[in-house]
Amino acid sequence: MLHQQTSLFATGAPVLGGLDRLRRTPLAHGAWIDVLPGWLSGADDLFAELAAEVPWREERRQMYDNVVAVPRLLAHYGPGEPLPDPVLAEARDRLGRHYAAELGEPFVSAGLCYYRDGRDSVAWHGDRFGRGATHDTMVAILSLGEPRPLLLRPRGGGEPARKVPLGHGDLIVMGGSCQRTWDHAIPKTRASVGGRISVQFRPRGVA
Ligand SMILES: O=C(O)CCC(=O)C(=O)O
Ligand SMILES: [Fe+2]
Repeated sequence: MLHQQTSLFATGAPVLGGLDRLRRTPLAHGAWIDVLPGWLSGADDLFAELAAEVPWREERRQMYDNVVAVPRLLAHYGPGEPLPDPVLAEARDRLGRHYAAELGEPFVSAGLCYYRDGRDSVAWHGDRFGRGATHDTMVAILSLGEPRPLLLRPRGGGEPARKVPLGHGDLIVMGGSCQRTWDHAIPKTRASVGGRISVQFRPRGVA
């Protein structure tokens, strides 16, 4: 057994830890976040594999008269679509089991975002294209690669933004009313940072 584990680590197989160390922080208006640093370890090869092999595409958005490229690369895996690495399916399923009672449904989709350097970012938004606009739900994010902070602020103002540092292998789950009463963002940075890949697991109809 010990020998097997040693060789697993030697080949760089990623390993998910338990979810019992998740810590919840209640936010205003019925929102909360659960955070677990270092959920996935041994993920260096996984990061390299995802960066190289996922069919990344540029996000383009209509802004007034122009179509502009949103500065990050995306890939989306809908319900039933195989994920690019088995450990991501394991992560999704473990999260589903952990939150089964509270969420009442499984996580079924995975959105991947690749922030190539500090110029890539996502502006303030909530995941409100789907049911998150009207219902309490959860969005779970596994962060890989270079550390970048996730900022959160209440939509109605009245509170300073919160800054959650997300490093290699860290997990954050946004829950309760977070998508409709709070916004989140990954800000640009002038610091010279390498790539970061965010994997977001969502239930059916949340986008
Ligand atoms: O990069 C992240 O972890 C956040 C991504 C995000 O908020 C989104 O794609 O909706
Ligand atoms: Fe989001």
